[in-house]
Order: sequence, then structure tokens, then C-alpha cells
Amino acid sequence: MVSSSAFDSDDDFIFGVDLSNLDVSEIVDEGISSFIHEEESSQSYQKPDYSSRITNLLSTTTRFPVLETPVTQLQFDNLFSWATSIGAELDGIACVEDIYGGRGLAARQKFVVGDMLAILPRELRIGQTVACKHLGIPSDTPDLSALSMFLLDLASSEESEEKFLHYARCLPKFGSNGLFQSDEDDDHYDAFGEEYTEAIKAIRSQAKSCKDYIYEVLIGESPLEDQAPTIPLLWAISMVQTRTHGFGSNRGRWLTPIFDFANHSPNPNSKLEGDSDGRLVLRALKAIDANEDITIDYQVPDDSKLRATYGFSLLHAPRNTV
Ligand SMILES: C[S@@+](CC[C@H](N)C(=O)[O-])C[C@H]1O[C@@H](n2cnc3c(N)ncnc32)[C@H](O)[C@@H]1O
Repeated sequence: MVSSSAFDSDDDFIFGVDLSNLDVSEIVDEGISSFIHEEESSQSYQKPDYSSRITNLLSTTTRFPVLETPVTQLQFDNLFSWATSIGAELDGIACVEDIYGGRGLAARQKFVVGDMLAILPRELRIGQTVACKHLGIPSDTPDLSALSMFLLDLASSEESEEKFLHYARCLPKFGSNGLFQSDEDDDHYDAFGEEYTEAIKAIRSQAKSCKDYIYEVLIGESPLEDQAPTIPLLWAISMVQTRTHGFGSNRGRWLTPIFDFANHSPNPNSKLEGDSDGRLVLRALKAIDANEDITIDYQVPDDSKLRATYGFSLLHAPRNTV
């Protein structure tokens, strides 16, 4: 049986700053899904209701419309409108193409030090409680497993009314961290020191534990020894690894739609704060010009872990550029 501990057992990963005031309780909309886990009442053992749903999501025949649809500006416009309708304050920021081949946040106006750039209400944070409730899975499902299956469920959805679907539609279609690194990339980074090799191993081991938990506990069947996670599951795990903020006393992990498009800088112009209403606030650390990229510090001091967890290094160029 695999461990049910939260997915960050060490305290190396913090993504975001000064969230100590944040009220981390989650708002769970009871109408979030038609699939609500019912109390087990039967005397004889039956597979739980969620087992077939999880099995379907992992089967290779399942379609993933969100993963098959290119991201367009319209989808970002829809995401921003939807988030605003729920209480987000986003007038000062936009999601734009970045210099790394993905998307990042940029300022739409000038800000001075201390200004609030944007606010995300807690209804828009996705943590373990929301994910478990949505899927009808036990509330003690570890956050990496719960959030990965949550994203996979959204990715398979065509239901336009599904909450958070606007968010899922804007996510990158490919994972870019250590889970997707080729053997050649492994060799390239191995040459920079054992810590790079170990960091990649750790991030893959995290993904393996997550996959094992999903099969053994949620589905109730051991995966074959050499059974690799399916590509969509790897995508989902990698999204959670690269896009969650860890905060709160129990160090739970949270997806923070829109704010998770902020790229990293060791010398950032912004930071994330929590407030006592459970909102997340993006605040200027420096004067910021209109159209300037908004960056935060992911707070991963070790370059090998940055490379493994987020897929980029500040110290060593990628293999294909050297
Ligand atoms: C939280 S997401 C940020 C949004 C992301 N750029 C996107 O397109 O969705 C983290 C990912 O952004 C990219 N990224 C963030 N900061 C970067 C940096 N300084 N250099 C290179 N890539 C970066 C990496 O792919 C990383 O895994």
C-alpha cells in the first residue's frame, strides 16, 4: 500500500510569498458536480462509486477535448470574464505570450511599489477539498493525486457549464518539467552534478507514488510493476507540480487559476500575499510599467530542484542551445 501523505513531504517547495495571513479554508460549492460520493452503506464489499470514473479517466480510450484544443486568446478572455464574474479583480493584468514559448502575466497599466495588481477570491482557489468533492473521492486523498485527477476530469469534459473549465482550457497542452525530460536531457543535466540527477529522480518518484495511489487506493487494483502513467496522467501531474502554490499550516497545495501564469524571476517585481478573507493578492514589489512582465519568486533556491520541478534552470542552458 502506498503512503497517503501530502505530496510534499520535504519542505523544499514553496511557490509564493507571505501567505501566513491567508484563511486556507475552501469554499465548496455543493452543486459543483452531479457526481457526489455517497456514504457506503452496503455490508458486502463493493467497489466505490468513484472507481469507474477514475478508471475511465485513466483508460487510453478516454478523450481529452481540453488537451486536443489549441489555446486561443478568446479562451483567456473567457477565463478572465468568468473569474471576474466570481469576484476576481483583474483589470490591471493580462495573460500574454512570454519569451519562454508559453504564457505569462503582464501589467496593463503602471503600478508603483505596494500597489495591488490583482485579487483572486478564495472561490477561485482549487485545493484538496474542492478536488475531492468534485470527484466524489475520499477527502483524505493526497493533494497531488486529488488535484491531478481533478485536472484530468476537467480535461475530459466538453460540458461548457463545468466550473473551472475555462481555466482548464487555458492550460499548456504539454508538461515541461522533469517528468518529460528525455534521456539526452538527463545526460545533459547529469553532467552538472549529482544533485540534478537526484532532483529528477525525486520528481519522478513523486509522480510514481501519485500514480500508485490512484490505482491502488482509488481504483483498488495494483498497477503492473512496469506500468508507466498514461501521458494524460503525466500531463496532469506535471501541471500540478509546476502550477501549485504551497501554503497554510498543513502545507497543502493549491491551484490558483490566472495567478499560476506568473513566471519566475530571482529578482521579481511582484509577490503573492494572502489576506484574512482568504483572497490572494498580487502586489507590486517595484514600480512596474504598462506591458511589463509580471514575475514572482518561486522560492526554490536550489537550481537542480528548479530544473526538475519547473523544467528550467537559471544556471545552465538547455541541451539544444549549447
Ligand atoms: C507556474 S507556470 C507559469 C506559466 C507558464 N509560463 C505557462 O505558460 O503556463 C511555471 C512554468 O512556467 C515556465 N517558466 C516560469 N518561469 C520561467 C523562467 N524564468 N524561465 C523559463 N521558464 C519559466 C516553466 O515552464 C514553468 O514550469
